[in-house]
Amino acid sequence: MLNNEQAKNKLRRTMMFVPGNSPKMINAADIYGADSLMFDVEDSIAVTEKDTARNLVAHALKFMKFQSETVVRINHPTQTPFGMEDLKVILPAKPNLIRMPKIEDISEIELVADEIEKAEKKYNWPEGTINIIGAIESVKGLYNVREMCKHPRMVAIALGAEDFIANIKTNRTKYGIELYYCREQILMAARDAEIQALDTVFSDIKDMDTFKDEVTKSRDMGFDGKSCIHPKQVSVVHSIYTPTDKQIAKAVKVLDAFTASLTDNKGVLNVDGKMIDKPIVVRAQRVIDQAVAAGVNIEEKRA
Ligand SMILES: CC(=O)SCCNC(=O)CCNC(=O)[C@H](O)C(C)(C)COP(=O)(O)OP(=O)(O)OC[C@H]1O[C@@H](n2cnc3c(N)ncnc32)[C@H](O)[C@@H]1OP(=O)(O)O
Ligand SMILES: O=C([O-])CC(=O)C(=O)O
Ligand SMILES: [Mg+2]
Repeated sequence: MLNNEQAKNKLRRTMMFVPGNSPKMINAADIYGADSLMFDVEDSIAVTEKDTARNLVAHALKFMKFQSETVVRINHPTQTPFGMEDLKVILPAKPNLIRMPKIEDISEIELVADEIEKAEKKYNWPEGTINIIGAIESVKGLYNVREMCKHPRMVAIALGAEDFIANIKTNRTKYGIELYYCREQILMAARDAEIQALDTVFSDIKDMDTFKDEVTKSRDMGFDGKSCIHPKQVSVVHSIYTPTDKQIAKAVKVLDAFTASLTDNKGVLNVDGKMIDKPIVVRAQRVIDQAVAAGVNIEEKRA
């Protein structure tokens, strides 16, 4: 179990959606190695299947052991008649995170956080056992994103692009211009609140080239990971999010030079003809942190 601070820093390169009414997909989901599994009882589930899905997901959480972090995407707690019932059934099964779709106002987060707090008290779980990841899927949500990210239960914020694009009355393009402002705003709000930012799903599972391009762009923008809908997307995201040997070797060199310079009280260094100062050192450390989190043995790369 992670406390809230650890939960904000957990590796979340991939969060794979798993439809909550599919015993077959739920059973197999853990073998694909996603950092987080997101069992969905929201938009992939028909209204007539909501009861079945939430009970199936709760049962799986109680009786199966998952290596991946467990997340449940509930229905909206006030805009639908299902969200509060989802919490009633899902919280006792102790997922790591509740994914709140279509968040628009801090009061929605407070409502769900209160239910989580009640469950933690009822079952004598430590505070911070269950945390929240919200998804921005409308302009109203985007305009309130900064405040919502700062709620203490929030450990990550995601973009839900399909709904967002419907809300701004346009279409999804390969080059992503329609999402540029929204992605930037979400990312800045996440960084300001010191929580993680996850990019949205890419729905065309056949078009792996555009998928790779989109993942590379969102990584370069600064996102911490990507929501996925299919197992074959998971390994692609992991490899794009794992620093290359060359990047690791460079980061090690920078950090070693920096450590050596501390004894000389030097602020600025020269490594291979390039100026190295504090921000470069911070970025080198992030490369190493990402590599270590992804399971890379840094000592082997140094040798
Ligand atoms: C806009 C939004 O809200 S997006 C979020 C909601 N959407 C979802 O949750 C959809 C999640 N994804 C899926 O349901 C599926 O991937 C689909 C329906 C898109 C495609 O499914 P399939 O046609 O079965 O794909 P495919 O045949 O390539 O699957 C290969 C294997 O991976 C499994 N698989 C596919 N997707 C998933 C998944 N998301 N989770 C677990 N297993 C999966 C299949 O069961 C199949 O297993 P098998 O080889 O043992 O039979
Ligand atoms: O959160 C996601 O990436 C999927 C989703 O609901 C959307 O795009 O509307
Ligand atoms: Mg959506």
